Amino acid sequence: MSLLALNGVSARLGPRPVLTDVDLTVRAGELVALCGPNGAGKTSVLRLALGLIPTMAGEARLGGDLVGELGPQARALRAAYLPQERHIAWNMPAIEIAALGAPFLAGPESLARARAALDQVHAGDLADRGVADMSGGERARVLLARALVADAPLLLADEPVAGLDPAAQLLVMGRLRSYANRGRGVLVSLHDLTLAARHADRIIVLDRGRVVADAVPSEALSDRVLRSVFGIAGQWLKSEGGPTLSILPYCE
Ligand SMILES: Nc1ncnc2c1ncn2[C@@H]1O[C@H](COP(=O)(O)OP(=O)(O)OP(=O)(O)O)[C@@H](O)[C@H]1O
Repeated sequence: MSLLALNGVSARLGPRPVLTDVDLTVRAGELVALCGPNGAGKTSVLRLALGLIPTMAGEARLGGDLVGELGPQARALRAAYLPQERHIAWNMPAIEIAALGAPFLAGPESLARARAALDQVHAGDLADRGVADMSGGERARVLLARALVADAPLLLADEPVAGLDPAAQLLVMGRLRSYANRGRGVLVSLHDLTLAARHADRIIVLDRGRVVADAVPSEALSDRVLRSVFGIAGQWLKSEGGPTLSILPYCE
């Protein structure tokens, strides 16, 4: 059974169609990257998967059930969400923010899990600091910890590496990889195609609300897709860790 399945899904935001006939699945053990230019519909896919945007056609299933028929708590138990927006209204200590990921656990247990998750993203030393007094990258790691604390079968992460330094980007991708390796599923939107190519089992490419590729990285990011969707050229290089994508400027 898929942790997430969108079948022929279309959606609108206001007057604008944002997704058209989207098919997509995420299974246990998979790290799937969602790539596409600005405005392609990546955030809309993640929000629709959580029932935050209604489907106009097709169906969205979370853990086998129609998402629209699940209450908020049932959705939260099936999927954790790391939104692109990193605003936190209250200046609470990082450990308390991270613990919010597991409101269903007793206080000491959720704090213990929060501490472990902060350690996992190398933010243990930030545990007692207010999140408003942190850099953007530090806060991003605290919010990732909050999503990891939920330990849901599926993790939906929207641009989790934006604004992070290179080592932190690799750390975050490594954590997402481990999460999937523990039999969970991860759907992560990424602009960095090289990172997506290196870490994802599959890449789904969206263009103007439609899926134009869904395959292993070297097939999904073909010359044609790189040029026609992203307006760039790339070269797949052989390396010890498998094929590596090198992005080149594309001149017509
Ligand atoms: N609240 C809204 N009302 C109307 N249209 C919206 C709204 N939010 C987003 N859109 C439009 O929906 C389309 C898809 O947006 P979405 O945020 O899903 O794209 P994205 O691929 O995540 O983009 P980015 O890479 O820039 O974050 C865009 O054309 C955008 O202008």
